[in-house]
Amino acid sequence: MGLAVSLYSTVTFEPNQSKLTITDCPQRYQNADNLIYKAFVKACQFLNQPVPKVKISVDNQIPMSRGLGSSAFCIVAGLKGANAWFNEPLSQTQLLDLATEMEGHPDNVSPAIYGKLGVSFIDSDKNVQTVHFDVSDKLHFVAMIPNYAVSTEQARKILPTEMSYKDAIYQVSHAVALSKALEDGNLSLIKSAIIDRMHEPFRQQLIPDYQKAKNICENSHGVMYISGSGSTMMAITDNKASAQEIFEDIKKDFPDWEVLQLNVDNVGATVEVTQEVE
Ligand SMILES: Nc1ncnc2c1ncn2[C@@H]1O[C@H](COP(=O)(O)OP(=O)(O)OP(=O)(O)O)[C@@H](O)[C@H]1O
Ligand SMILES: N[C@@H](CCO)C(=O)O
Repeated sequence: MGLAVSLYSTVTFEPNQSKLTITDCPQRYQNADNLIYKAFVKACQFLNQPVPKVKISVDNQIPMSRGLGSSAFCIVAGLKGANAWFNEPLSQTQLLDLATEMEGHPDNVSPAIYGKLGVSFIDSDKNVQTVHFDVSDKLHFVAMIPNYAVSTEQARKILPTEMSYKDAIYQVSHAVALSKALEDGNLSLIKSAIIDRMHEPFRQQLIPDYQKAKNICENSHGVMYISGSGSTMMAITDNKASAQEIFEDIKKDFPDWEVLQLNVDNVGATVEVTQEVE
């Protein structure tokens, strides 16, 4: 499951004199290994088109390795950039397939492409299946982004390799009920359905401030979950005043954290063409 929230980065693709120029991102990503460029190249190759000389500028608002899908953003941006360059030959489904192949799973790339709450899986024919839920606009989200990263690799390693039948039943029923609770904006159902046995009990060890942040959210009648593989924790409330209270309390106790009040995005990544490529 993945939820698209209103946190946006913008990538600009322009014709260039030399093979590749990348600006406005850390020096170590200003080369052909940049994930946005790799996705751009992947789409060109899929379309049997020569890779154009391109200048890529990044206005990045999505912090890296914080569980907010920064790698999914890069992949979707690169694929959609190339698709726009060649006048949109790829369907959303083809974009999803290519993005899933690059990210390794559809959880984050589906909401990045389609917006909303996406529930996705890879079926027995290796096709990506994804369905979407409209999330109630009664719900408010507060992203609490620690000033430390959690590597996805480490967050995967800390998980057990097996789960009991009892926990699997618990988890499946809770996940399905959670989708409906988010659609209905039913906070009391969200509170019980979101209690997870699959990753939070293990991954919270990697986030030293997990319990303190959770207490702050619960004191203001909110509920909290670990976003992606962490370190970001996301609060959900059903009123603006609670969201504001959580925002202020987290800011007070963790002045070095980035705290953002967000909504659900219902649209996914968008493209604006400002210059036709000849
Ligand atoms: N602005 C960027 N420019 C270039 N590469 C980036 C950028 N943002 C993210 N990346 C790439 O994505 C990687 C981070 O992916 P990772 O899966 O560790 O974190 P995440 O996607 O933020 O977290 P999660 O998958 O839990 O939501 C970076 O190591 C880098 O390769
Ligand atoms: N769903 C993934 C997100 C990280 O990409 C995980 O929790 O491992």
